Parts: sequence; structure tokens; C-alpha cells
Amino acid sequence: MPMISSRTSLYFAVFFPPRPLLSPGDSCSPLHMMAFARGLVSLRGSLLLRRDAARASARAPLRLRCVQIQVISTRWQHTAPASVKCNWNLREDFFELSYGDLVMHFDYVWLRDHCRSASCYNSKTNQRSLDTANVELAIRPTKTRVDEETLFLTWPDGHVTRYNLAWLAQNSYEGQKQSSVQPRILWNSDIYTKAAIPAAHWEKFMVCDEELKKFLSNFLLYGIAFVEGVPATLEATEEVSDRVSLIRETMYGRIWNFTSDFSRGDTAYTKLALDRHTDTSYFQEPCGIQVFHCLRHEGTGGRTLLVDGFHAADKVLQKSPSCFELLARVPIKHEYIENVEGHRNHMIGIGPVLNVYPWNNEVYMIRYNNYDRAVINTVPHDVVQHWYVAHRELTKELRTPENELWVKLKPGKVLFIDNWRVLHGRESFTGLRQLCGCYLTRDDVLNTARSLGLKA
Ligand SMILES: C[N+](C)(C)CCCC[C@H](N)C(=O)O
Ligand SMILES: O=C(O)CCC(=O)C(=O)O
Ligand SMILES: [Fe+2]
Repeated sequence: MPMISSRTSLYFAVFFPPRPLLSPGDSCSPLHMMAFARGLVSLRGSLLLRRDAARASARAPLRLRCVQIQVISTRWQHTAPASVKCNWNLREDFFELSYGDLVMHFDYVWLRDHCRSASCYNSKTNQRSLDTANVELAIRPTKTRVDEETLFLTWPDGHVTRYNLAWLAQNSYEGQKQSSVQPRILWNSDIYTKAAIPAAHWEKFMVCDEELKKFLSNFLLYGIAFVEGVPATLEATEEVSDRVSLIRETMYGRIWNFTSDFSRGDTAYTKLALDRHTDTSYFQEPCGIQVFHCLRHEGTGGRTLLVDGFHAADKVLQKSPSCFELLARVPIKHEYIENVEGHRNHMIGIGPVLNVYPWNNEVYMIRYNNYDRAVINTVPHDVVQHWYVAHRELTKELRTPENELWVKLKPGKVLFIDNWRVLHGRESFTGLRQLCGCYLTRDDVLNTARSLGLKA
């Protein structure tokens, strides 16, 4: 029997009478494995753990009885879920689970808090009913048992929590650390052009969910997507936008339609070229998506520039991790001050240029607008110098000609831009140019995508 050295005790079933010995090649059930791990069954040679073997032994007439024993908390225990290699270990401060190639650690309060039993979690509303504030922070299970694919934890008050091991593996920190929240294809102009992504077609797009799904799938992967054949009207632009998400109204209105008349106090309302940038960087939460539809252009120039900001950020990460880190850590301000007839606005947005998930270093938002960047007064002078170096590195990547995708927007061709990822700009132009569009609520675009079965 193992030494009694742990506060943790566990229940498990053993064969009665227990088989004392297994030989190499013997089929081995999970129950055997647990008994082995606890020193009840000795073993010569290595064990081959197979699900079919477990099934075969489950069919055999067995008498089971439950016993409670103490275990050494640092020893690995084994179980056999669905032919995945799986070991577990009840440590003093956490539950350790090795599942496939992944070793995971689960805090005991976490394990109590995420209990999905009927009294702790309402599976109709998918909401927690457990009052987390009432959970003892130093809580430990009094009994633990793993039965093939389920972990059973009995808490001091007698409440039992069951976890499917695959669920734990999927929801572990270590699992999240290895995967990305949003799978993406980073691109330069060559990669995007060669991918030859087809545009969605307006009529099909408006009625067919598969067409919308394909469009959204491309949009999520590349951060841009087109719909063609759209009537060159404000109404149709609104309809095509409504199909994707909720329109986000801003001080520019719900659907805007602008020319170079300087009707608003911003360079966008001129004929001047605009360097690559993201819009509404001066919002606490910049608009998620921008929709452009050029309804008319009688003149020259005016092409649209698109640059994948995440591709550029990734290059900075590879070439200069310290620059990447600085851009992700230092908060700066962007500002929109408008003082023209009928329009008085003052917007301030604060946040780093690169917004990164801390657990996997994945960039989820870039805020880059040199026109609207405000006075830097949130950073001490010695950091400021480094910040400018880092900003220059990112700017170099963003301005690399290979990274620039130039498109001429024509009436009928609606462009959706992920404004958290892809920067846009424009060439200067002559003549009458009328551009309409709107911003979309990011949460609702992702919501639409998820409702169609996409990972978003
Ligand atoms: C799109 N629309 C013309 C309505 C607004 C343009 C906003 C321009 C602003 N400088 C920014 O980058 O956010
Ligand atoms: O005129 C254009 O093509 C785009 C101008 C712009 O950057 C904007 O409206 O956000
Ligand atoms: Fe813009």
C-alpha cells in the first residue's frame, strides 16, 4: 500500500478479489490502472492502454466494491479516456492532468467554481448559479476519483462535481495558451492576391446563409471581404451591411455618404491622399468594421490602400520582440477635435498601439492613426525615445511596398474592412468622388459568424 502522506483521500473501485499481478501483454482496464497506480497491483513490463481492452474487461463478470484509501499526492495516476494518453495527479495545491501531449494544472477553487451540476449552473440559461464569493478559497476536495473519462470531486460539504476530462483539456489555461482565439491568415499583397478569394454576390448573399458564411469565413481569415453586384445606392449599402451585423452609429451618422466638400473637420473630407490608418482610434473601443461603397467617381486617382496590420505586427515581433512588447504595453491617446459649423466633437481614446492577449501574445487590435494620435503625456521621457523607435519599426513594416494592397473601388463593389486589423488609406484624387458606408458593431459580426458555425 502507498504511504499515507496526503490530506487527500479518494474513492475508487477495485476488483474483488483483487488480481495481484499483471503480465506484459495483459489487457488492462482503467480500473486496473488505478489500482496499479495506488500500488495494489504490481506490474512487470510496460502497459499498453487501449480502449478496446477496457471494453473487453468491462464485459467480464466482475464484482466491484468501493474502498477509500489515502494516496501520495505527488504520484501520477492513470486513466484511459477514448484512447488518449491520460494521467492525473492530485497535488497539494492543484489538480494536474496530462491529456494527450498537454500537461494542465487546475486550481481547486477554479474546479469548485466551474462545477456544472444543476445546483451550481443553469444549463437552460448557460449561467452560473453558484455564489463564488461563498466558496472557501483554500477549498480542497475530500474525495477524488477518475472513472475512464470523468473526474469526480467530492467537496467538504458533500457536494459532488463531475468533469469530463476532454472538457477540462479544452478549457485549460495550457490549452488556450497553445491555440489562437481567432485563426487568421496574415498577408502581404502577393499572398492575398494569390489566394484569389472570390467576392460574394449580392443577390445570393442577401438570401443564402452559405454565401454569408463563406464571406464571413474569408473576412475572419483575412480581415477584408467584398460583396459585388450591389446596387449603387445608400439603401442597398445599408441592406448589405444589415445582413452582416448591427450598424454602429457614430457622430458621422448611421450611414454616411461623403465627398471632398470639407463638410466635416477631417482630412477624409478632402481630395488629399490619406496614409494607412485605422479609424476611430480616438474611441475607447474603436469601431470594429468599416464598410466602403464608392457610389461615384468621375476623375483620376482615389484608389484604396489596404495593409494587414497583424502581418506587420508579426514582423516586428520576429525582428524586435522588445519593440513589439513596448507597443503592446505603453498606452497612448488618440483624439478627435471637431469645431465646424454644426459639429462640435471631442473624442479621446486611450490604449496601446497593439492590443495583445497576455496568455498567448496574440494581437487582437491595432490602433494606428498618425493623424489622430494625441500628445504623448502618458509615458516618461526615457520610455518615449524607445517608443518612437518601436513605432518606427512598425511604420517601416506597414510601409513596405510588398505589404500594400491597392484596389479601385467601383460602384457595386462593397468592401468590408476589419478596422481592428487592416489599415486603410487612399490615393489623392481629382473630380467628383462619392463614398458611402458605415461602421459595424464588432460583437455582432462575430455573433453572426458563430451562429453560422464559424470559430470567431
Ligand atoms: C468614414 N468617415 C468619413 C465617416 C469618417 C472618417 C473619420 C476620419 C478620422 N480621421 C478617423 O480616422 O477616424
Ligand atoms: O476616401 C477614402 O477612400 C477613405 C477615407 C477614409 O479613410 C475614411 O473615410 O475613413
Ligand atoms: Fe479612414
